[in-house]
Amino acid sequence: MLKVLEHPLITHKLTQMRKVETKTKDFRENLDEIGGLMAYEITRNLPVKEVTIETPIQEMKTYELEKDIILVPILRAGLGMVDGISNLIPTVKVAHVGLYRDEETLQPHVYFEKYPPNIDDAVVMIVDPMLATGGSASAAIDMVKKQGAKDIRLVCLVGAPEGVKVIEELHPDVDIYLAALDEKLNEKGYIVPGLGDAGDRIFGTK
Ligand SMILES: O=c1ccn([C@@H]2O[C@H](COP(=O)(O)O)[C@@H](O)[C@H]2O)c(=O)[nH]1
Ligand SMILES: O=P(O)(O)OP(=O)(O)O
Ligand SMILES: [Mg+2]
Repeated sequence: MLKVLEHPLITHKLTQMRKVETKTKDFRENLDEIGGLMAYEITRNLPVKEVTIETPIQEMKTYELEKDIILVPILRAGLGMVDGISNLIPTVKVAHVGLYRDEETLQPHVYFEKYPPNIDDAVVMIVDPMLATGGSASAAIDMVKKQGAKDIRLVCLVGAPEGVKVIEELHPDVDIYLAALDEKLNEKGYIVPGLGDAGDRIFGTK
């Protein structure tokens, strides 16, 4: 399932991020805020369990989140989405998957991975601002599946049709959430019109 979260606030903030003149501080702040806005929608169908509690007035039956929620940012750029999303989810745990994309072959290379326990029974949200060829996201999904993850959602800001197709073909069980679906990839594997290299813009490395 592909869901493009169209909302005027998300679109406005993404427009600020896309502008070439937007500097690191504003880029990060907008990314953080979009993460928070997207979190509301992507958590809409989280499983809940019935619990009995005492209010100051009387006992009542109500609901709490049933499962652990594990955020998996794809380093580096995915780190920019962690605070905005985790601020909204009280019990979130954070795994890390380090991947860089070879500039020539566009193939992803793994350099780090660390997971909390019980990933097999958790709702796993993989986050990366950019879904380009789909190689990085697909590798990250393979990695969490190897750890036993079953309920997996992929949350990106900007996606290319090429990347969406790859995930839909290789991982039809994974729901994809985007803030925008752009036109295409260019010859260097960058999303067009996109916003450039998200990692470099977040961390000021170019
Ligand atoms: O326009 C772009 C395209 C890609 N990135 C970075 O690359 C990976 C995703 O690329 P895949 O080809 O889908 O593996 C992503 O982690 C971004 O960090 C980018 O920043 N901008
Ligand atoms: O996917 P990359 O190579 O652009 O990695 P980073 O997010 O570290 O810029
Ligand atoms: Mg990068």
